Amino acid sequence: MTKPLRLGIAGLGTVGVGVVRMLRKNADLLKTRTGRPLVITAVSARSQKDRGVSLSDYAWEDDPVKLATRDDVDVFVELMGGADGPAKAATEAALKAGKDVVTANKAMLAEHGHTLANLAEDGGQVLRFEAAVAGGIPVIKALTEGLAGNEITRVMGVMNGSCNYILTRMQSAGLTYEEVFAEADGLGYLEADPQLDVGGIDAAHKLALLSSIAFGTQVKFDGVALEGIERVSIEDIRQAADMGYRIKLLGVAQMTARGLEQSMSPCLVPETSPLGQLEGGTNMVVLEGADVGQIVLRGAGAGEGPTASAVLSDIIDIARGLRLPTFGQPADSLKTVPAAQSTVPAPYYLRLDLLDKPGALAKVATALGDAGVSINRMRQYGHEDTTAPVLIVTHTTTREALDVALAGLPGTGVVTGDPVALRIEEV
Ligand SMILES: NC(=O)C1=CN([C@@H]2O[C@H](COP(=O)(O)OP(=O)(O)OC[C@H]3O[C@@H](n4cnc5c(N)ncnc54)[C@H](O)[C@@H]3O)[C@@H](O)[C@H]2O)C=CC1
Ligand SMILES: N[C@@H](CC=O)C(=O)O
Ligand code: NA
Repeated sequence: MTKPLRLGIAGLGTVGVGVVRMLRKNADLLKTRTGRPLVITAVSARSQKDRGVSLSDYAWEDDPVKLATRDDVDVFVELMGGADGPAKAATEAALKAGKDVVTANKAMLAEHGHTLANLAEDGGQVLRFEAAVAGGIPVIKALTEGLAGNEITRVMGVMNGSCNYILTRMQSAGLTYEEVFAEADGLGYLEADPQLDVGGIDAAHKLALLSSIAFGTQVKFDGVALEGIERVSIEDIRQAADMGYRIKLLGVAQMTARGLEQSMSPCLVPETSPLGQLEGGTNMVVLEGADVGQIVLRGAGAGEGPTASAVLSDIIDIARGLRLPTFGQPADSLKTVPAAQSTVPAPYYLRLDLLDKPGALAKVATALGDAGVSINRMRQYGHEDTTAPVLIVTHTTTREALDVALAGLPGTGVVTGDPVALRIEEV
């Protein structure tokens, strides 16, 4: 029997505890599949509170950096979270000390992935992150291994379980945002800072990581055109449903002659499409390759079991001796490309609050028309004191033209507040 692979785990929250449980539960199976025992030697967390799993067999370290550099640790498993701070310090320390690293930390990789991948590869270490994108769905493996022979043309999907849970539960159970938010928290879906979820940032981190592998580019998180779900109201969800659509926080990335287009924003998708039917904390990633065509991956994107499953898949690769570069090709071969705004034309859903006075609708129609945005449907559907909400669906237009139209609305003198503008994706 080959010698054991010794693991040091920092972070014993939802994911860390899940990894400990799975390693214990599946110890025999893992040994058979990898040909060597996978053993935890040391752990670290903020406190030594009871986590419902016995940790007495493992050494305890208060300091994750110390854990990461222990002589009896071969693989440092980073499950603390946070783009900087102890997660980054301990990951760097581990790589410098010659340890391989497995992490679920998309925030850290979206900000520092290129530097960390270079650090790992310069020293002959591996840095793997299957759990960081779409939790239990093996999407990193799909891109770096299964589809490695293809030119990837587009990456798309719903990559934040909390947002999908919130949007679908609000609709199906008629619950308020606050009630559903508390449920998502109870299921272990939310980030320590939930603004990362509802602000779309977490999903944008994931999209940026997928883009890097798909298009051979350095991770460019600040190139993602980003919008969260905070402004999506139950009213928008109902209006979209009336028209046969669902609202999803949708990511799309593609490479064009103008640069890398990445967007993460709430969009309307047909309710009968695979994306439209995606319920709860489930994720869906759609990968398009020039030769393979379209691949659709669907599964749990968050939670203890699914995320731990992905962490284990990386540990297993290391135990088996599979040493792939972090982003599917050597880090020093990843290109830098400019970020570009999508020019793909699409119809848009607009909701505006309009002063309820004669000629108001005509003024809005003129402002949109002046920007070259043509109206397909328009309806005033309610009343609140002196204002009334108005729903507009445009004909196909570009984001650029729409932005000009939106900028012209305050000048009409009849629009109050900021309009909601959502792209309609006929996926
Ligand atoms: N919860 C989920 O479903 C998913 C989480 N992730 C990622 O996995 C990572 C962990 O997430 P969760 O387990 O949900 O977080 P959590 O908040 O439940 O647990 C974090 C753990 O890290 C420990 N920790 C934090 N700072 C520390 C420090 N300075 N020193 C030592 N320990 C420290 C905490 O004590 C806690 O045990 C994050 O990067 C997250 O983005 C990725 C996919 C899914
Ligand atoms: N907060 C994230 C957890 C997984 O990455 C989500 O809700 O998807
Ligand atoms: Na994954």
